[in-house]
Amino acid sequence: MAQLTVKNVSRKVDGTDILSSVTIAFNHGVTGLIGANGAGKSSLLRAIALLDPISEGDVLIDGKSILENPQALYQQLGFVFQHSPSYGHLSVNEFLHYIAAMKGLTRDIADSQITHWLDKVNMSAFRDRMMSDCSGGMKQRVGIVQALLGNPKVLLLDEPTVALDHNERLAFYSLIKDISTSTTVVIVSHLSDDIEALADHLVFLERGKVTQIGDVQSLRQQASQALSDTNLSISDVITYFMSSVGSNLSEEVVECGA
Ligand SMILES: Nc1ncnc2c1ncn2[C@@H]1O[C@H](COP(=O)(O)OP(=O)(O)OP(=O)(O)O)[C@@H](O)[C@H]1O
Repeated sequence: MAQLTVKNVSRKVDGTDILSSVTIAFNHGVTGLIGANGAGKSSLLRAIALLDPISEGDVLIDGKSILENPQALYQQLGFVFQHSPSYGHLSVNEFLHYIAAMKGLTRDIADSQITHWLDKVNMSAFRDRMMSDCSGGMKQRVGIVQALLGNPKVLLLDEPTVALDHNERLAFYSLIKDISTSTTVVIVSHLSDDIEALADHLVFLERGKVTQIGDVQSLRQQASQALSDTNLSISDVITYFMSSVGSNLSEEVVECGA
């Protein structure tokens, strides 16, 4: 299992702090990034993937800085974006081969992985369909497949289920749970169902800073004690930590899933 470490990462745009000294060690399982609109969740995922420049800090996979070897990043990291890929002039198959080539996969390996993952997301029948003719949900499933090509060590998911119908969402949960036994997964989602189904750990962000961090079970216990209610849903737990002031973090306590 890969260790993803975000170390003192800050991002400033036009003098405004979008991320402030964010330090998190993601060790295993699925971590949900939680925060209000504009808290910096997508910015953090984009910083990890080097899609946006960071002002300070470093991101390490298994102790190696990705800033020092950005090329290796593309083979180690998969990203499911909030907005599904367009590439309307390519078929699903052509688009996925294009991504596989960028990740350095040989044609044969790409072919077998594309077959495998398209089957897992119920898209085998649409392999030759033009991307422009795919529905939003189909494009999102293709977006999931492109992220999984090359069997990344780290998988970043930004609102990955918004266009999925009920059954596809359940299939997605099962797929990600399987993958998370060998892959470090970070998910941003406003849907508490996604967090309930997938997250083992939660990280709360507020105005670009980490305010709370912990495994779901202990955060639920903490909220239950504070609210004297033993039947809290994940949505209640999220509401509690998003509205409670202060932080459970000492300067250095930032391990997630240790
Ligand atoms: N390139 C940019 N230039 C200026 N401001 C930016 C840029 N990218 C992000 N921001 C700002 O940084 C803050 C965090 O944005 P971000 O999209 O990361 O939040 P988020 O937590 O993902 O929000 P949401 O839940 O609405 O998707 C916001 O105030 C946003 O306006």
